[in-house]
Amino acid sequence: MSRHKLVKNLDLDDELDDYDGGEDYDDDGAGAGELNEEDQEQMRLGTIAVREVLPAATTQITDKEIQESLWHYYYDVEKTVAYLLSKHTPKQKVVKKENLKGKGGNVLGIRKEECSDPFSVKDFFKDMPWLHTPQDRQATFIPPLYPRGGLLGGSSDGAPKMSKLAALAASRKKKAQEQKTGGRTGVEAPMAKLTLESSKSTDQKASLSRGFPQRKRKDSNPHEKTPTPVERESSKDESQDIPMETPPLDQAEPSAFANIMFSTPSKAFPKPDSFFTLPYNAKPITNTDPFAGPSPDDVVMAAQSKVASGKGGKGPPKTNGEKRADQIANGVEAMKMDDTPRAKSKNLDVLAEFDKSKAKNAANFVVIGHVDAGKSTLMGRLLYDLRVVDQRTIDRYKKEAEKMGKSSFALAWVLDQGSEERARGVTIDIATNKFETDKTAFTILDAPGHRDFIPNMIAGASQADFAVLVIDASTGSFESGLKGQTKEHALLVRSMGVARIITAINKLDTVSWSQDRFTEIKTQISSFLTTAGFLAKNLAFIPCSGLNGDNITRRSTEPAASWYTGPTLVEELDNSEPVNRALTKPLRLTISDVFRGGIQNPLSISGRIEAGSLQNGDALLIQPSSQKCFIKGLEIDNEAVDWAVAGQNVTIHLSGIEEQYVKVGDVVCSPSSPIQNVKEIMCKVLAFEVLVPMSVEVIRGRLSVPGKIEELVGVLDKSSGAVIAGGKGKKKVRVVKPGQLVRVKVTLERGVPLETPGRVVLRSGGETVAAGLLE
Ligand SMILES: Nc1nc2c(ncn2[C@@H]2O[C@H](COP(=O)(O)OP(=O)(O)OP(=O)(O)O)[C@@H](O)[C@H]2O)c(=O)[nH]1
Repeated sequence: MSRHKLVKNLDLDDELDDYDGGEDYDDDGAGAGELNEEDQEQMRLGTIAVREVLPAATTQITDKEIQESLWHYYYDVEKTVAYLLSKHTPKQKVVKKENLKGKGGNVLGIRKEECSDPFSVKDFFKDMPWLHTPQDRQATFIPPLYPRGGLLGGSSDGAPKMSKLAALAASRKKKAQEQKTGGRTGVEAPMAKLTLESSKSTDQKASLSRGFPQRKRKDSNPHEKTPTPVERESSKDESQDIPMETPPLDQAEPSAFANIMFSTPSKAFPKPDSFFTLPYNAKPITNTDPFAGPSPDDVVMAAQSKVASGKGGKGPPKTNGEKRADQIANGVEAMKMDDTPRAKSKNLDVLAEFDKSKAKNAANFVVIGHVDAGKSTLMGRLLYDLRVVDQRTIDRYKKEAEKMGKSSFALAWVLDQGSEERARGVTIDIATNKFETDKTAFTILDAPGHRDFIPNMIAGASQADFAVLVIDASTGSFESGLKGQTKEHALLVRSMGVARIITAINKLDTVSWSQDRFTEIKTQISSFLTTAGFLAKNLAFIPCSGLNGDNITRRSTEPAASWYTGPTLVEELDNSEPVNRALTKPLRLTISDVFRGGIQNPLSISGRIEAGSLQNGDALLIQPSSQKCFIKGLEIDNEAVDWAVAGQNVTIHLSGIEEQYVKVGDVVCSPSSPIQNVKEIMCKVLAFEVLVPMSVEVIRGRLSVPGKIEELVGVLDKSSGAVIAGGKGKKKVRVVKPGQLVRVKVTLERGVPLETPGRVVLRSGGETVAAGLLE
């Protein structure tokens, strides 16, 4: 196989095994040691062809060098010769064009012995007509008599040609001005007359002379000294030499607009307020410098930044304008925090209350699997059989689904509520539903199976205690699902910390409840899951049919299914061990929804408390905006409560914060133990795809931020976690194979709230490339 075919049929795994970050051919003859027969033959013929073309004077070129060049240029004789000539030819010779193409000559058609520099642009274009204009026909450049210019693109250094009349007028005007201003010329004098505030500093005057008003920008250096009123006073004398006189007759008065813009008190020109008052302005316009203080934008920005930082560090002495901004900022802050009534805190001992409540074990599970495996139907059936959804609703869904020609989706509609989801027959976003058994209050997180919606699936998985993996047992579907999202989902949930997985081998009605099919699927899936890091004791397999309700809440009555005597899906769910709650850890809740515009509660959020507890009246901090707010009210399952603890899904009504500071994916914490915003993370991830330093999207629950894998710090042993490649003082890891465990350094485009032991997923180009733990 030729080298080119080799590239096409590259076996990535083998290549990666051999990869050492260096060159891909060895020292003795351009990889000759690795050449197959075809390549060897090409190399032999190429060497002969090159030798034929090379002139006799180039005997110093060795076969090895020729072969290296041939290898480099993929056996292109022309390029090889061109390269060798350029390398070995003395520079002073004349170049002559000759078509050597076809004979394996230089691509430029230049013969070796005459070539001074085969790639010299000068030589190459030497015989071109435009460089060979005879001396007698060559033009002489005569510069224009007057500088070009004028309205259409005149340069700043030359004035446009004036008519005689204009020149006369200009010279008269100049004379008159020189008399009045004691010799000032150009634009300075008229501008000086417009600058009636004579107390400007020299710099300010310079600025005004260019026609730009002085305005303090918000992003200017805060330590830059702003002229204080005292300084302005002291600079007054300096500018007193500017005459404040009636403008000469040939000069226009400054307009009212100019007066306002440049605050130009003119003796001859009345103050604007003396002749008009703007209807919307109760106070007439005064003639102070409109740019002396901060602009309204600056005031608002200053107020916001002050509120955002929540502190007023000591800086350079403040100008009056800045003090005014501060006052407004204080006002804004006071308004922000005080305008909404706060719920009174009952100062409860929440953990004691939780113990007293003897609340049922609460568990969230995510339903995963390839698209159309029957996830929504299965969960719809479960909710229907447990009477969480009533018969009327199901009948309505049936009718509506029939109208759309999708009658088989009626049960799936219990979860797929969106109109697009129903029209397309696919789940798009996580659907949350609840049901209870005697022991446990469950929350179902029905994840989309379609690969386009993996980020939503990740968001669901990040809140789950365990997973239900649904597999379509029908002929061909299991196999295609395995290549599709079945494995990807399973790997994702494992890397997100889910340790227990119940596999529902679904649609067994389509294969006549074949026990062999069940066993075949069970064997394959359990071997895959154990390699993915699930312990065998945390795996369970249920043969079922979501559509017919077999082995979901009741045992199957199908005679063909009598071989199965194990638990139903709900029984298996109930077997789950109570999940340990991080009750005593600092409060952490990732916002999964934001609700705006309620009359009583204009801003509410919901999410699962990952750690800690909270109660009405508590102060909260939202990251990354670093905004403080208060809990105005709490709800669990649409019922008002006084407190909530880790593991519970809660709705929080907020006060004292504007909605722009609260977004899905933000983290709610306590101001006393805040989560930090970080711009760089180190994480231990399992590679799903080939990893190199590359751009990635970092996802944690609903939080998503662009970033870059800066460094593949080291490859780790999967069982011991020991570094097996890379690391300090060792050769850098440049590429990581799928399936390898690797420590990576990732930089983020902006600061986001991430901390250990959080779990992250890295995606690139719509694919999940890695997932793992923050370190
Ligand atoms: N025969 C049979 N068909 C089923 C069964 N469960 C689901 N289906 C059908 O499979 C199709 C897909 O079902 P869904 O529940 O929408 O599948 P899904 O996995 O939720 O799909 P996504 O959420 O879009 O990934 C529908 O037509 C269902 O009626 C089953 O047990 N037996």
